[in-house]
Amino acid sequence: MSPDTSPILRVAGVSKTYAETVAVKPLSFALPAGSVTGLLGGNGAGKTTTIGMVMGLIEPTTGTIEIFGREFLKDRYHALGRMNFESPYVDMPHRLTVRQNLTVFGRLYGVRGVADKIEELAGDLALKEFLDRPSGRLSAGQKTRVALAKALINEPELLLLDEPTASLDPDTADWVRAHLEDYRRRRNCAILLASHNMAEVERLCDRVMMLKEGSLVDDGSPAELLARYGRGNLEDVFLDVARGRGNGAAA
Ligand SMILES: Nc1ncnc2c1ncn2[C@@H]1O[C@H](COP(=O)(O)OP(=O)(O)OP(=O)(O)O)[C@@H](O)[C@H]1O
Repeated sequence: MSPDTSPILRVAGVSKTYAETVAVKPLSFALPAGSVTGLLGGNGAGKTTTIGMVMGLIEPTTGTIEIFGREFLKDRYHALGRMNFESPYVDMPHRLTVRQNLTVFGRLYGVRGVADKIEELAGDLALKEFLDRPSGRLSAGQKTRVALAKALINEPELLLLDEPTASLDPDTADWVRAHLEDYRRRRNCAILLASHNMAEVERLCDRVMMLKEGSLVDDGSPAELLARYGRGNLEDVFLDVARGRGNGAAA
């Protein structure tokens, strides 16, 4: 039997218009298993809205989203247990301890052996010292690590990450990136990652989609984008795109 090469996620003509704002213009892309795709763009480019639509939190104005081969908005339950997300904008109940919060999420996702899974994640992500502390009494960096544990609790095959290393110090951020790389390899997971951190995108992503004011203005591997714009790093490519200069598709 030939291996299944159908994409984990297929987004076709998806757009979002709020009352007066076009947040995302019709956007199409697909994520194969084991791929890491970065969403890059300045403030207000439409990254969070795109991730919100794939998560099922924001209803698209047009288009279809297919996850694991089925239309997501018509049949969410087929996909929800096999996907997860991390966003610094989603907080956990403050009075529950980290362990209690992770237990609730583990049960929501139908994880078997939740207590053991939490111990394993606490070891992997260095949460042990504050596992029994109320979640409201954590530093920003500790919260980010707990959010990552929550995102991995059901061993998702599709992982949506919105600024996964925001508020982490460079050492912890590096360590989280290594963890994500390792997880992707082990699970052959597809990852969609929105980030402002160019070094992170360059390191983790095999494909980068550049958004500007809701439009996809360029798309390629980090190496292709560097060559296209004649730049040595993605930060300079980002600035070229943001300022409408250079040799890219948007220029
Ligand atoms: N609930 C909303 N109602 C109206 N407009 C919204 C809403 N959410 C987002 N927008 C608008 O949609 C556009 C895209 O916002 P979005 O949050 O997706 O951008 P982003 O690329 O994630 O930006 P940032 O890097 O600043 O987080 C912006 O112009 C924003 O003001």
